[in-house]
Amino acid sequence: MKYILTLDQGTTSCRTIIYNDLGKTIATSQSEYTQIYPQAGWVEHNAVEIWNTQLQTIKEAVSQAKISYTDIAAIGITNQRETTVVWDKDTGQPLGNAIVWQDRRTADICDQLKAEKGMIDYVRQNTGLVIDAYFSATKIKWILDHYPNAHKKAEKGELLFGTIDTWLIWQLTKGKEHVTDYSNASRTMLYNIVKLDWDGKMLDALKIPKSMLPKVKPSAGFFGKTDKSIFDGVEIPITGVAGDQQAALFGQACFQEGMAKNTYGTGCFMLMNTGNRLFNSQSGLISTIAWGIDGQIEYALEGSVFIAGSAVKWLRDGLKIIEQAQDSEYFAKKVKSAEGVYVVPAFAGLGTPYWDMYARGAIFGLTQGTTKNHLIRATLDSLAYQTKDVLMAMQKDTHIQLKALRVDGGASVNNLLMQFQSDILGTEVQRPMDIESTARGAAYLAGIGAKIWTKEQIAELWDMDRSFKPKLKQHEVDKIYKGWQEAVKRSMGWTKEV
Ligand SMILES: Nc1ncnc2c1ncn2[C@@H]1O[C@H](COP(=O)(O)OP(=O)(O)O)[C@@H](O)[C@H]1O
Ligand SMILES: O=P(O)(O)OC[C@H](O)CO
Repeated sequence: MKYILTLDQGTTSCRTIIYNDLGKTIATSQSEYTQIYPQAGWVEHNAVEIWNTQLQTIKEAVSQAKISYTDIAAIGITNQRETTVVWDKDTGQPLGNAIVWQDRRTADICDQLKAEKGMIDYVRQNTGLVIDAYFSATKIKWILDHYPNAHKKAEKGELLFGTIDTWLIWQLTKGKEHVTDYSNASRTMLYNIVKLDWDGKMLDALKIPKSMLPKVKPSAGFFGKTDKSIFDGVEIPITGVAGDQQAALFGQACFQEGMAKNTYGTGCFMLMNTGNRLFNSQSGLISTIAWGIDGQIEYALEGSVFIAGSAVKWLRDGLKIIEQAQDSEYFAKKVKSAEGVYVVPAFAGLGTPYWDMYARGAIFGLTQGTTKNHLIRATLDSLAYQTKDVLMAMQKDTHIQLKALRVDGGASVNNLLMQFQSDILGTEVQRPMDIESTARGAAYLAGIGAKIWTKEQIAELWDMDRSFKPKLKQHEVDKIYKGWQEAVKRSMGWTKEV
């Protein structure tokens, strides 16, 4: 039997999952790592800690699976996207902490870019994105602007940039490979998703030398092999790489145009496969490369919600009104509804469809009768409302009426949330047996890259756990959703005004 080892490097934890060649999960290991918040709106990770934590989960998973490194046919990597690491090519040392996708420190660089004539349209048409601090480009600029001699060193080819996939491959190959895949490259705001090359105009605008950037490869194929010193002398090929949301789309077998998935993790990310069509969204969605396989690129339309499961984490760690994330369902069930309370978790601004870097979190509709249960319920509701905002934008752009939404990610186990999601969307919500679609997608890509599976075989492996059908009446949905829209409006622009 052949095994595929998958690294899922998420925003809050590192995971390693091992699959056999029938697609069955054999072992899972997960470990959280440090979230660094140096000041309001800043979010950092220590890239060295990420690598060490990831490596520890690999070793744990292999020992749990009772296999040896020689049994592993291929490695797949999937990762939190956009998070930016810049390191010294010779020493391998990062210049400083990685700047995480949620970090808002480059809002002013974005404003300057937006002010350049024609730039907003240029960015949308060529990178598929909107100008926002979310993406890697302005984070790289910030690093080059703030570390001593960084611009000079970068121009001399002494510095390298990578998203986390690139950083992990660099570590696994002991500095032999500086590579990424199409899906990750398309999140940098530096990659031209039409011409399939780094975009000279964007690099010039931000003064980023091309020599810092990794080589871009198809998502399934050979990325390099692990250095002998890491896994007891065994060299394992890395044959699949994709950003976590694109990997989840793949893991959910959304292979046909118009199929969509929504992942409820730290954030919420809905992606719709648009095949070879590249949408120029007028509704605040972004276009991105879903994957590139066998010389063929497929695109996706994406709605990115920055805070979803992490709002539940805030109930646990910030407010301390629940002990574990799953308690949220227990307390939320104690009330019929949020009874007019709305939590807008704009802790890191708002993404799709609002793109407001200055919005901040707010709670509306409090009365003397409001209890912690209402707050918890309203927080869960906010995941569903944000998803509706995204789906409405998607339907406006594509005129595609979804038959069903496939869901996955940590918070998708919450049945109350999934039922409310279906109610508020008026659409069936389908949860697969395995909600780890992200890791599964990376395993599938690695399996294709290692010629273990075909896409057709993968589509047959998708298996449903539970389907949620809408129960709430339309007029009730309209009423409560109107309240949400009003609440969002009032939380926008907050840090600009106050
Ligand atoms: N039962 C639950 N109800 C609501 N949220 C949950 C539940 N279980 C986990 N979560 C949330 O899901 C997130 C973890 O999901 P995961 O897919 O592991 O995220 P990521 O890959 O972004 O690290 C956490 O933010 C957590 O608060
Ligand atoms: O770490 P996750 O799973 O919340 O995903 C983060 C996204 O990739 C950010 O774009």
